[in-house]
Amino acid sequence: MIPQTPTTPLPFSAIDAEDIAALDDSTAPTTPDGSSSFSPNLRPQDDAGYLNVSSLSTAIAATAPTVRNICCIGAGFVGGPTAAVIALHNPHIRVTVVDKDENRIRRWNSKHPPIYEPGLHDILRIVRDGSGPSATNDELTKPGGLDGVFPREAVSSGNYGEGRHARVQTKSDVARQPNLVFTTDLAKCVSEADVILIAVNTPTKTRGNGAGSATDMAAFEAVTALVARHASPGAIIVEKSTVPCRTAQLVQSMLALYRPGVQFQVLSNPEFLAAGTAINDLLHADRILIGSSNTAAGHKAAAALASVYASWIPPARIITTNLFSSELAKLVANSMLAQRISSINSIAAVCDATGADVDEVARAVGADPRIGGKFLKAGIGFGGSCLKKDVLSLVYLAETLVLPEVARYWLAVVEMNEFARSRLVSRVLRCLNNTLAGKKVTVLGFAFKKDTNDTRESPALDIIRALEKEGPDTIAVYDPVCTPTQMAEQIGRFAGSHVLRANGGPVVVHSDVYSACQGSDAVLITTEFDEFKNGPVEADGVAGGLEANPSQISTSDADDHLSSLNPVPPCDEDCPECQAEDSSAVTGTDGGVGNGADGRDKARVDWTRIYYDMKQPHWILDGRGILDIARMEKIGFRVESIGRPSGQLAKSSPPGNSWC
Ligand SMILES: NC(=O)c1ccc[n+]([C@@H]2O[C@H](COP(=O)([O-])OP(=O)(O)OC[C@H]3O[C@@H](n4cnc5c(N)ncnc54)[C@H](O)[C@@H]3O)[C@@H](O)[C@H]2O)c1
Ligand SMILES: O=c1ccn([C@@H]2O[C@H](COP(=O)(O)OP(=O)(O)O[C@H]3O[C@H](CO)[C@@H](O)[C@H](O)[C@H]3O)[C@@H](O)[C@H]2O)c(=O)[nH]1
Repeated sequence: MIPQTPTTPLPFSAIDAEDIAALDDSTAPTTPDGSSSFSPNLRPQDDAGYLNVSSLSTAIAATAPTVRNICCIGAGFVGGPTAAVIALHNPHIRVTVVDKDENRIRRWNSKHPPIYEPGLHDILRIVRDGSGPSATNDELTKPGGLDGVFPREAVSSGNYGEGRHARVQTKSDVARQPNLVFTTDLAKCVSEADVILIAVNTPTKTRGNGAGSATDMAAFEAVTALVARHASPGAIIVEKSTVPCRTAQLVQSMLALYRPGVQFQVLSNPEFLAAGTAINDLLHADRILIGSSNTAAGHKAAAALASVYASWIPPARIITTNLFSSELAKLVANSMLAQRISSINSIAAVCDATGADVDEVARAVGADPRIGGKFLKAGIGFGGSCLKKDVLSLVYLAETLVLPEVARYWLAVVEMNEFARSRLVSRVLRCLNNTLAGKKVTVLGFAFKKDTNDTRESPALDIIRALEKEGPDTIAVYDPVCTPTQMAEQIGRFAGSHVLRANGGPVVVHSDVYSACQGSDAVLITTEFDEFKNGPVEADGVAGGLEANPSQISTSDADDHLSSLNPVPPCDEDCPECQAEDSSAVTGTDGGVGNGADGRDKARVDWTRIYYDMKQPHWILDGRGILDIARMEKIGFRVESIGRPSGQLAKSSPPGNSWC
């Protein structure tokens, strides 16, 4: 896929030094020698006058009291969890999350939050609903209770120390007031805020100039205009969304247009959380990146924002840079993560053709500390709303800067990812004699990665689409977190509603893994959920290089455990989520409402049971490399796994006869 060559440059790329000089210097970038020019190089934080750790601490001490009210625009995967954790650690700050989507806001205000993240439910309960004074802290500090991080005393005071190392078991006599609010009233929320976080979606453009690679700034621009209209003078406006390098200039220009003469500060504070580990990533962030203008006012604004994070993040982990370095660093971070995955997937293809084992290669290569072992798990490639779009944004940036070699280099990362996805379907066809007619294929895993219900750019969707074209009798889909309703809606939207069984198509979504696999000719693993593994339990999340999820926060019976919390607001009688829970008849499903609860049962599937209910010769295609192949073969399965040579087809084919 080659993105369209832009006919006009990025809005922010053609601005020359004169334009920059004309800008309010609160957003003009400054090079180390102090001259203004386009210089998106990430510099050491204490170089060129940026805040070093000790001056940051001093600045924080001087400015911290000023932040009393934060408005976060965008109640999505980033806005909701980020606001919840900020509120948790800053009980003195009122945090309001605003979104134009009334349905999302209604759900955030109910017992059915619109996103699933381990640990989110309990934090939400504390900050949104508040707690009474009387309960002991035992349940909060027991292993599995809110990650063992929060003593009751801390929950009341907001003083959590430095994460998991600061634990005191106490009994509290102080009530915790709610300080997180969800609303659709943007004007009010913005006008009352000292700090405004913009966390709206910035997807890839789908049409017009730059379609397929440029960032679609429509939502960000619309929100910026509203912020410019309603923000109080002196407010700090923060780019939380991932945006193209030099977006801060756009923000500043809009502020100048709508509110001439009024002083605002613009900061870049990109988010690095990953889906499925969002709460852990926020609680134990390895870095907080804050880009500001290199002026006294810019530094003061950066220190004010840093003070919010310093409630739980050690100052040494707060990195300050210029605005454009911060914006660019986010794109580069995601591009380099994607690059690692594509690199190892290219090697998986070589392994298939040679008989080498990609996990062994990854382990050997990753043992070099200069390379490291993370993000080297081969499989069907990266999904999700971020990696692909951010690589493409970098590609577009390079094109607009007339750097075609750079653009081609990064584009290859996305092309390799598409190759990785397509290989699994080719392998299914090889196993099933190149025809799916009259057959049932089961897809295990619909989310783009484990422990999330986020399905954006999910490899499973592409695979379902490709399988459907082969005319199978049935494509059964199961996910431990996504509900059947959600899966049917997504599949209908992206593959066409005709593919659903209710409309005569082959796709049936299941809430039960065993019914999904019953009578199947081939079972495909498309998401790396621990539930699907069969190796030693202690290896979950570590074997093969995928990151462990240390935020395995068991929240079963959370309301009982967190017994002093105020009650959850009751749902309206016509609450659609309550109705869905009560109903077992969901169009296009086998019934049930899925598994999306925070306290889900993470028991592993019983592969022996699946074996006896499947059709011979019991094909399993492991697209995520999570199965212990020898154990599966002992049960009797025939296993194929990308880049791992123990599969049946490999045994019967000479090296060099690659799968696809
Ligand atoms: N999802 C992640 O894991 C992740 C991680 C780091 C950074 N990011 C970046 O953060 C940003 C947000 O991502 P997300 O996944 O939370 O997106 P999302 O789609 O889940 O949420 C965005 C929200 O913004 C709202 N919105 C859009 N226009 C609005 C308007 N005019 N007024 C009010 N609300 C509006 C939408 O209704 C939606 O609820 C993106 O730039 C993304 O690249 C995402
Ligand atoms: O070794 C690996 C690691 C991941 N994946 C896949 O890659 C995708 C992305 O995984 P991950 O990066 O963990 O999740 P995201 O939520 O997309 O998080 C990325 O994108 C976010 C949004 O910008 C950033 O904030 C995070 O730092 C960055 O990791 C998923 O489909 C994974 O299954 C692999 O195939 N192999």
